Amino acid sequence: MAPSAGFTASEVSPEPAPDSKALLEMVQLLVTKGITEIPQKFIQPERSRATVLHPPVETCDLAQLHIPVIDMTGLDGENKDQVIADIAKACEEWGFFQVLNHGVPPSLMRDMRQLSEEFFALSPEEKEVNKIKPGTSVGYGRLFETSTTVANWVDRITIWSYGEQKRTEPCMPPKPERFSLVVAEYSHAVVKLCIRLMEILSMTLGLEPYTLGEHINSKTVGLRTSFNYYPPCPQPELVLGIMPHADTSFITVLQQDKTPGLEIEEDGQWILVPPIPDAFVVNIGDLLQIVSNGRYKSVMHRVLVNNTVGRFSIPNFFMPSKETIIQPLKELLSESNPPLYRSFKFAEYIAGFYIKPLTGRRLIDSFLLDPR
Ligand SMILES: O=C(O)CCC(=O)C(=O)O
Ligand SMILES: [Fe+2]
Repeated sequence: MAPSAGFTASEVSPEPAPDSKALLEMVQLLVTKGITEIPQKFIQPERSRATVLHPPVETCDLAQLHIPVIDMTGLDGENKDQVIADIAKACEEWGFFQVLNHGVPPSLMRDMRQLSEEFFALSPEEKEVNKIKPGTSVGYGRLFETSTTVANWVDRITIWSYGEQKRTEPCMPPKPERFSLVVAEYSHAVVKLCIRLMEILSMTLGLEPYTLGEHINSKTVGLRTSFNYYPPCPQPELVLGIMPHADTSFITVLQQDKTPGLEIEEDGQWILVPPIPDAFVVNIGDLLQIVSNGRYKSVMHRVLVNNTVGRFSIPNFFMPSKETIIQPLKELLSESNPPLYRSFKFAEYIAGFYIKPLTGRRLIDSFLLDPR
């Protein structure tokens, strides 16, 4: 199992930062060389491969959707209670839902998508200006991988787009020139959405709207934004874009493009999260699973690729500061619902990746009070 993808990789990469040889193996470069057979290190063992690949462009039939779609305008109308109940159900049963009319302007989302394309169209030298530096948690390069894991078919740049770490280690690429301006506008809008979702999620738990925001201290939160690019793959059935993982965030707000690829695990089955224009995919991260004392699930997900169309996605990981204490909300605990997880500083969670990065066990389970 791969480490989870929120803070994770760059913040806590258990291996030294990638060297120039690793950068030569960026997927995009392999594809440009016109390879027809993929290098061994990308080949998944048979048991991990997908049995069904999605056609590169899927028309999304809303009636067929499994994962709930929430129109957030409903939160301002007379159906508010029903919408809140729908979100609660989505968090309990799926750990994933999609939101429409979420307040982030579609034109800004399109600008970010365009920015990704422009970044990945730069020459290797221009992209490498921002390669991950030893001891830092952000930049361009291969993440989530050690010499013993199978490599993911994805290229990625991760930045701090909001909060204290944006000021101390922003890692904004100098090109495209408008990068930091667009990211600043987008991250403000996404953080605003996350803070609103905190209020809504507090209500779905039967609590006062400010409860979750207070617990993770909204004033010190940060946002990590990744730009993922999954180039077309000559042998898509042998690889994964990203291996199964759960996110270390509080919540993740993901912008995917029109090419399907994201799947979530439900009762041992992999279920597609179909692309919906202008929607965000919201998923519960490990930290909210802990804070909700296991009521809301941080669900495993993975990404498939195809052989004709590149896929871009932009996950935004909503994070507390390293000093924030994470623990099950006391308001939710009772004799019949005792705490499942111990209390810890978020910094300790991150450090877990350095100690036993790839034991095959989920990091979240090591914070159980009664480990199974
Ligand atoms: O590309 C996607 O749709 C999902 C990416 C993801 O799960 C991650 O970066 O953590
Ligand atoms: Fe993820």
